[in-house]
Amino acid sequence: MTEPVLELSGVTKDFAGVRAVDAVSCALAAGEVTGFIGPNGAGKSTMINLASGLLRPTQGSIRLRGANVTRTSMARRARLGIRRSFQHPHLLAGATVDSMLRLAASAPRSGGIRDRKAVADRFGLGDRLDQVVTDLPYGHQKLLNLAMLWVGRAVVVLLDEPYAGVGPEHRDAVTEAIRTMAGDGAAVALVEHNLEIVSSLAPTSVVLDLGAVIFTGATQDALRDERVLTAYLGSAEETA
Ligand SMILES: Nc1ncnc2c1ncn2[C@@H]1O[C@H](COP(=O)(O)OP(=O)(O)OP(=O)(O)O)[C@@H](O)[C@H]1O
Repeated sequence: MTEPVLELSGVTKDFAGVRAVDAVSCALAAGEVTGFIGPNGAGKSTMINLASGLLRPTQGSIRLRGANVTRTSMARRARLGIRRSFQHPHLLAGATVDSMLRLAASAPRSGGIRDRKAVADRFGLGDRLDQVVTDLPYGHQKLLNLAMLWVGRAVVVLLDEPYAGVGPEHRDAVTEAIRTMAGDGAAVALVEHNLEIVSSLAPTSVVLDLGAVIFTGATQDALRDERVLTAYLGSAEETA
């Protein structure tokens, strides 16, 4: 891996009696998509919440290009270029695509902003700038969510199930958007249940089970790893 941009070291998160994330260490590199996979309840969303600053870890540290951001707020991390999407897009009712992009570009960012029209064109929204966001098909709302991350020049992009709820007609555009972000140098974390999608986008993956990392390495190898198969299916032998 090239020099990591974002590094989690021994990160643990406890919620009253539940260890959602258990001593996770992993790294994201510039220009690469890293898959985060694992069965339901494995800790993937909590990991994104910790990396983005929505939650603070119980233990462990998070570094952005070597600087400790473990206790840094989500707003400050966003200014530093750590941007995230949620499973459901956070859009303002009544706003247009262009006004949402303007809003996303207006917050102070260390890396400056991209041209809104150019971003909209790259994310399949070029002819929808004046459309009210709540009138958009859900797939376009998710694409707008990604475009809003990108217009502010994200350094790290944390994507929590960007394909969830997206119909087949918009899936290729989501894939293209993710490739664009990594191709332009972002370190991308992709939480996704569809393993075919993960293996097409992410050369390496981190597999979580019950909050702990059970595999880190080539995504193709993860799909053949006995511990991973057991975590998903209960018994590796069933898949033989
Ligand atoms: N705010 C919370 N309070 C208590 N427990 C929580 C909280 N958030 C998550 N958990 C628990 O932490 C564990 C990990 O949850 P998380 O949502 O991170 O998993 P996930 O891998 O994203 O699951 P899914 O694929 O179903 O979205 C689960 O047992 C969940 O119930």
